[in-house]
Amino acid sequence: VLSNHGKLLCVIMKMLKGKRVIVTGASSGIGEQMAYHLARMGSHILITARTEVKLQKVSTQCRELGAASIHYVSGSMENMSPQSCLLGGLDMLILNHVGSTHFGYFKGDIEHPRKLLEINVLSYVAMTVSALPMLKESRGSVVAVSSLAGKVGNPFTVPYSTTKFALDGFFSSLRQMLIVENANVSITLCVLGYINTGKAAMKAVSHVICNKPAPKEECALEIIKSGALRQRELHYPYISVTIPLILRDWVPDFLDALTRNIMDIEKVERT
Ligand SMILES: NC(=O)C1=CN([C@@H]2O[C@H](COP(=O)(O)OP(=O)(O)OC[C@H]3O[C@@H](n4cnc5c(N)ncnc54)[C@H](OP(=O)(O)O)[C@@H]3O)[C@@H](O)[C@H]2O)C=CC1
Ligand SMILES: C[C@H](CCC(=O)NCC(=O)O)[C@H]1CC[C@H]2[C@@H]3C(=O)C[C@@H]4C[C@H](O)CC[C@]4(C)[C@H]3CC[C@]12C
Repeated sequence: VLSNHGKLLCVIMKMLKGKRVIVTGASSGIGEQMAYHLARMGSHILITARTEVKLQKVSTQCRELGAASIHYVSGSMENMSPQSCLLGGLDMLILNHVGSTHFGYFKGDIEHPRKLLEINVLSYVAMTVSALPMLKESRGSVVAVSSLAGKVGNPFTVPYSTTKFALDGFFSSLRQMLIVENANVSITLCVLGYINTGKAAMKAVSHVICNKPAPKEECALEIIKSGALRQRELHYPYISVTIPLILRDWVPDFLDALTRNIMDIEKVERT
């Protein structure tokens, strides 16, 4: 007898079987896991990233897991032509890639936020604009992967937060524009907390952030589910994302104090 969770998963799998899905930033981390979930669901998948050898390995694994088809486009999103990814129709666009950033105080290097805006924001806008005609035809979905850092300021992720806040501005406004246009395309903004991707960069911050990171596999599945169910936002992990959002709006001074407690600031200053 299936649990309600199991029944929902079956429904999601049927919704995505045979669907055409693009996942950006899928050579590692959360994006890689999303590709594997979609493969198990029997989707037609296109994945992007810069590192071709990693994309080839993920593609092989997706084929073995049951993808209806799998293709990849390698290259940096700073200068990727969206058209190279958009062939033959689209049902879901999952924008997930992210540029490297430093976890620490912002010291005024303006070139870093400039580059990060290109990678984390303007390429999301360009991909969305190019995909919209196909998504309007298929009544599809756009899923933008963001962060708690894109809803609540953080002292150690200033450039990164700048880009994630921008995603909220663009996709929340685009959602309203599509509603006014009666265009049946859903926009899902995924607000994520700390996720365990096992990368060196994540380990570099683990000694500073007090809470335990959530599993990338579950995170990836929740992102896919939120897009398939056409949710406006996903908050994952639910508690560690929703509580700071409530505090931000109702008790901002307490949130400031909390930030001091959930991050070992002295340790950051030494990184
Ligand atoms: N991990 C976490 O704790 C959290 C993550 N998130 C968000 O989740 C998403 C995925 O993060 P995560 O899995 O941790 O990241 P990873 O660093 O593990 O993966 C990032 C992906 O983006 C690709 N990428 C990086 N730079 C570029 C570029 N210039 N052009 C094209 N592709 C690029 C990488 O591949 P390649 O290097 O081969 O190009 C890789 O596939 C991001 O949007 C991130 O902001 C949000 C909150 C918390
Ligand atoms: C420091 C991480 C980025 C490392 C990086 O550049 N990786 C790419 C590479 O190495 O090539 C940050 C990536 C995600 C951040 C976390 C996040 O977004 C959720 C929380 C937001 C909150 O405001 C601060 C704590 C976070 C856990 C935040 C910490 C920094 C990242 C792990």
